[in-house]
Amino acid sequence: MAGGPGSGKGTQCEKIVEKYGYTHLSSGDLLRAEVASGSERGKQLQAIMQKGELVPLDTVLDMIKDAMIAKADVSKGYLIDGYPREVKQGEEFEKKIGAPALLLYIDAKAETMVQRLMKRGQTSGRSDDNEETIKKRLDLYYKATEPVIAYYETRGIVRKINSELPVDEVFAIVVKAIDELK
Ligand SMILES: Nc1nc2c(ncn2[C@@H]2O[C@H](COP(=O)(O)OP(=O)(O)OP(=O)(O)O)[C@@H](O)[C@H]2O)c(=O)[nH]1
Ligand SMILES: Nc1ccn([C@H]2C[C@H](O)[C@@H](COP(=O)(O)OP(=O)(O)O)O2)c(=O)n1
Ligand SMILES: [Mg+2]
Repeated sequence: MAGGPGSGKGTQCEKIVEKYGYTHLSSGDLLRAEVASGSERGKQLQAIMQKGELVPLDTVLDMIKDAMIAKADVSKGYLIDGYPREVKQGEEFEKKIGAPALLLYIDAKAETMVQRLMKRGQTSGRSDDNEETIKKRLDLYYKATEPVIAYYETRGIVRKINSELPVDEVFAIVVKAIDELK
């Protein structure tokens, strides 16, 4: 699943897991867990994320891979949230893990995303939910992540979902896209 910061990826993933029982892996959450552990690597990651930049590709991919392996015997399928963030991340994923079946592209206007993140920032405790970092995350999203969508569009696996709508209406469209796969 791809989409800009604050587009509603986490919100939709939670609902997908509830309905379909897939294993949800959020690359952002995995990185935040490493930061919370207080490890040396976590400290380096924290500095990068605070600046709104992308952490090195191998770091994220290794974390996703380890998390996938840990769940391999019980998983009904994987839902990966917030990855790939740049075309190179997608290419490496395919080399080391495999090709995705579907890319859900959660799309909202920049203005909407900023508004949601500023609101979330009042309670999230996320150090990157502040005006300055949000702006950088958005810029990077348009520069690095939007090309990822074009890359997968050529394979016909992209489903673009308008997330300006209320959560349940967005979810109804998500369900349709997933059920078409079956
Ligand atoms: N109105 C409306 N609000 C939403 C919707 N989806 C999410 N939100 C709100 O927008 C904020 C961001 O949603 P998240 O699901 O955390 O977004 P995300 O894409 O995971 O964001 P990052 O983790 O920053 O990439 C939350 O406070 C949600 O309550 C939606 O479909 N409609
Ligand atoms: N594949 C990834 C995922 C997240 N990151 C970093 C950079 C992101 O701003 C932070 C937080 O990721 P998360 O997906 O939770 O949030 P944003 O979409 O950036 O709002 O982690 C990364 O470098 N590479
Ligand atoms: Mg999220």
